Amino acid sequence: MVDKIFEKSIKKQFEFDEDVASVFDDMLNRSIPFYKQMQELTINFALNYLKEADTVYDLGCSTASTLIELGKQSNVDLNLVGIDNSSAMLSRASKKCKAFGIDIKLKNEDLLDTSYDNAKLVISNYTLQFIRPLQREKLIKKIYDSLKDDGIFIFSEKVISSNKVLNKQCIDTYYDFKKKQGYSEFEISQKREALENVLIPYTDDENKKMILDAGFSHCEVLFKWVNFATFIAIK
Ligand SMILES: C[S@@+](CC[C@H](N)C(=O)[O-])C[C@H]1O[C@@H](n2cnc3c(N)ncnc32)[C@H](O)[C@@H]1O
Ligand SMILES: O=C(O)C(=O)C[C@]1(C(=O)O)C=C[C@@H](O)C=C1
Repeated sequence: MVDKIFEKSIKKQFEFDEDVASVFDDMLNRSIPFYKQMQELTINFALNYLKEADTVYDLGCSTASTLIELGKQSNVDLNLVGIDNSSAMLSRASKKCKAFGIDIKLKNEDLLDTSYDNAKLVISNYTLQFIRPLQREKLIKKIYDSLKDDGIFIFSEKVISSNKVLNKQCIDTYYDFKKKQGYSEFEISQKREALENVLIPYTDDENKKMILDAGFSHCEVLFKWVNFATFIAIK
């Protein structure tokens, strides 16, 4: 279904409710530049590290499109676990898993409360940005602890620049991208307001620092388009 959520006047903050879930795949494809390519990279790099029976978590799995694609492309059997606290997203995820015949354990839990362990790989694309900063640092530590000694963490985030002029240019470039995807100025400004204080982006350096502070030995950017970046971290 086509994302028309912000065509009408919206008074509430952005949330992953039934309305958003019903158009979510279209929303992501039109709101995150190179979303499909970023997902492909996530999977390609994931496959470099995965062996038979490894456990993979997708934190904030939404409709499970990344885990389904990973399951389709893997030549070995994996223990795939998707965690999200939106029932609306998970009910779609569950239907998609059945339709594609991919076995994924879907857990309706808050990332901050649930525990994960023995993970070879943790993926979290465009989800950490929705976790409050203090909690975010704790969550990264928890992810670090949940990974095996040679574990990998791949995550993507909307990012900001610490240079104010460049930051404004990045935001303007992003809004031009959204207009080309068919969103009106009204929709763009409504969504910006709804996301205020809900989506809290860090700079590339802040993301890397948070990762290294948690104990990871290495972190770098795998892919970046203006204000959207994919990182890989090695335990
Ligand atoms: C932008 S979406 C993620 C997109 C998805 N990773 C993908 O690539 O298709 C963010 C997801 O994180 C989930 N989420 C946000 N905060 C959460 C929390 N505290 N616990 C569990 N899930 C959370 C939302 O319900 C939403 O489905
Ligand atoms: O539309 C925007 O302004 C966005 O920031 C895109 C974004 C994201 O980066 O997560 C915001 C909310 C939705 O989850 C989908 C995409």
